[in-house]
Parts: sequence; C-alpha cells; structure tokens
Amino acid sequence: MAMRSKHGIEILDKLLADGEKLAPEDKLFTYKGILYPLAVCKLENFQALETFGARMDDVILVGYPKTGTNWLETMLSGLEIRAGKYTEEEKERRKAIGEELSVPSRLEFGNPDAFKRMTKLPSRRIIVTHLPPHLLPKSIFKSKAKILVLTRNPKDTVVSYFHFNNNFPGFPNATWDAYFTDFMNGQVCWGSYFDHVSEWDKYIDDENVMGICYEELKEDLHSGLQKIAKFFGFSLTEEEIKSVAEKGSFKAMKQKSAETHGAFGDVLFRKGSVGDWKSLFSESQNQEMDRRFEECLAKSKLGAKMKYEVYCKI
Ligand SMILES: Nc1ncnc2c1ncn2[C@@H]1O[C@H](COP(=O)(O)OS(=O)(=O)O)[C@@H](OP(=O)(O)O)[C@H]1O
Repeated sequence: MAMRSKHGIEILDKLLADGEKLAPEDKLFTYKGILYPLAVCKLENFQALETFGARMDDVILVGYPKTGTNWLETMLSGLEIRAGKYTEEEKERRKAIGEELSVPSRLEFGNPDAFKRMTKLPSRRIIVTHLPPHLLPKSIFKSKAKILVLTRNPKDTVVSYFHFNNNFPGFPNATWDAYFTDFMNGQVCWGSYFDHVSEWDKYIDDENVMGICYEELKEDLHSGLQKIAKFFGFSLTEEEIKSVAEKGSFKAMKQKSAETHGAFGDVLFRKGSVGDWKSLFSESQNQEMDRRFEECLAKSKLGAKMKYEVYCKI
C-alpha cells in the first residue's frame, strides 16, 4: 500500500474537496456521543459496520487520529508483502483488486458500501481504524484476529491534531486554546483520546492484542518492526525488516507523499517528531495535561509505554 493507486489518491482528493464544500456548522456529526467529520464518514456507515466479517488472519491496526497510523500502515504493508513472499504476479493481482475495489483507507471511512468491498480482498487483509473497541464490529473480537494498538503521547497528539484540524477542510477551524479545551473534553473527531487509550488498555493483556507507541518507533524503528513481525507471525529476515524500516523514515515518506497520498500528503506529513508540543503548550495547559495523564493513564500499560516522564516533561 505504500504506493496508493491513482484511484486511492482520487479518494483522498475527494475528501479534501468534500470538506471544502461544507459550511463550518455542517462539517461534523455525532454518532453514539462521538464527533466525526462528514466529509470522511457517514452515519449509515457506522450503522452498517456491524455486518463486517473479520477473518482470523486479518492484520488489524488501531490508532487514535494523529498517532502515526499512516506510518504504521505503510510499515505493516511492507512487512506483510515481504512475509507473504508473493510473486510479482501475485503482487500485481492484489494491487489490481485493491484499485478495482477502491478500498477506503480506514474501516469507518467512505460510504456504507466501502468496507463491504473488503470482503473481496484476499487474505491477509490489513484493516486500519481510529475507533475505540466498543464501536468496532463484534466479529473482530470473535475472530481472534491480531490487533496492534498504536498510541502516541497526548501532548504531541493534540498538537498534531490541531494543525491537521486547521489544514484539513473537513474540520471547522479553531484557535489553539479552543482546540486544546475541546481535546481535553473529548469534543474532537473520534472522541476522547483518554477514553480511547483507557478502553484499549483493558484488552492489552489479551494474547491477540499488542501495544506499540509512536515514541518507541521513533527511537528504534527496526526493533519496533521486529516486535510487530513476531506478534503477527511474519517470517522475515533481518535484511527484509531493514529494507522496510529504511522506507519508514519521516524524510523518505514525506518525499514520496505526492505519490502515496496526493495533495493530502501536504497536510499529513507535517513534522514527524517527538516534543513539538513545546511550541504551543502554555504553562497552565502543561499542568492540566500532566494532571489528566496522572489521573487517567499513568497507571495503565499503554500509558507506561509512552515514557511520559521522558518525553512530556520540560
Ligand atoms: N514516517 C514517519 N515518521 C514519523 N512520523 C510520521 C511518519 N509519517 C507520518 N508521521 C506523522 O504522524 C502524524 C499523523 O498521524 P496519522 O497518520 O495517525 O494521522 S491521521 O489521523 O490518520 O490523519 C503526523 O505527525 P505530526 O508531524 O506531529 O503532525 C505525521 O507527520
């Protein structure tokens, strides 16, 4: 998937264009108490999601928005392709099916038919979502498919989300202070970051669930990919993992973004760093976030992985 098809880029372009057309007050809708951007998801799609049939060998990636889902999706795709040891012919066949089906890049994106087309995709499918567990189709849990839960520290996540919010036409613009308050209150698209991480933390000891965080991938992408390959049972040589990791640097992915994400890439690949929160947080916002982290996440396994003391303190 590193190289999205022309059709895939057309879909991303359409998200941008649809967002432009909506008046600020019409850009968002609420489903089960959580906000979503209308240019990206439809209410009917959420209602239809319950019929989604997961497969035991699905590779499922979950990440709250701006935690690095596009990065890890590309890395997973690279690992899967190499582990599958597909012939060039099979790779072409898979690419052609993907183009024909115009698979949405997230389970909940697109129209109600979009995810149904995934049923035609050959195994192993890579399925990516920003949703919390209670909104995912039950078949995902019944199937025992392996789920990789991606997290990122909340300070960098909210800063990344704020910039995306003001550059992606599907979201209504906001000032930093207003956006920070909305984020802390869960009044942003895909809901509360804190609820999302806490909810997924309840599954973290299940044998088919593994947590990984943006910061550990930034520290050492190769080791992160080794852990991920082991978890999914991908049989890969060190050389193969190395070749995937080389394509995963922020610089490499940004350089290719026009091919992989079209105009959307300009909005998506921003800084790709740890610690950019320092550019926007006020002292009181810093203290508020520290208190909230302590209350909600410090004692959780996913929270511990973020190394908050290292990356989120001055
Ligand atoms: N290769 C690589 N290395 C490091 N960081 C990367 C990489 N690719 C994307 N990114 C950064 O991930 C942030 C976007 O997160 P998502 O892909 O989850 O965004 S989205 O919610 O799906 O739109 C966004 O973070 P910020 O730069 O902080 O805004 C991207 O720049």
